[in-house]
Amino acid sequence: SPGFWKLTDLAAQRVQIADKVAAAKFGTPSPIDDPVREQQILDSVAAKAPGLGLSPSGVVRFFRDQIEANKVVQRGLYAKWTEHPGTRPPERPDLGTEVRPVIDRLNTGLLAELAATGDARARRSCDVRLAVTVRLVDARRSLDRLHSVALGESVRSACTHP
Ligand SMILES: O=C(O)C(=O)C[C@]1(C(=O)O)C=C[C@@H](O)C=C1
Repeated sequence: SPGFWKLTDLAAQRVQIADKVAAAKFGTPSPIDDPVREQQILDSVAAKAPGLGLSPSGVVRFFRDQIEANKVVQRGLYAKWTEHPGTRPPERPDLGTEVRPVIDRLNTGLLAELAATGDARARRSCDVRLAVTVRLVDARRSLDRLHSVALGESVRSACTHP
């Protein structure tokens, strides 16, 4: 469904960049969970919501799921890298200068797509259309099981109909 493609593809990019987040933190004292950064993201998107015709609470719920999905991938990669040291990333990207700016850009895009799809997300057809789009994006991006599960979880509250 073309209507949900961009939203879903941005969510897929966001779970894929979790690889770089995990690579930046693995083997350092920085924990996967950064509640301060999370709150900054949630405050920022909540503040922008009304201007885009979106409810702050719905936007916060959506981004909580984005962040939780990102952590699912990070934890999965930590487990893999711990068990199979040969699969550890050779480089450690810098979180602040290389990774978070990309996440910021994805967050901005996701917010714009939430606004663009507001009507479609309120329809009863949303669940089916979104599920189909998730499968298509999943295939197009050749997501593995870990990222595929995370993508599904990341968009679980995107539909707003009762
Ligand atoms: O920026 C980080 O440190 C991340 O791990 C990414 C992210 C996110 O999805 O935005 C996920 C977990 C952290 O608690 C904070 C933010």
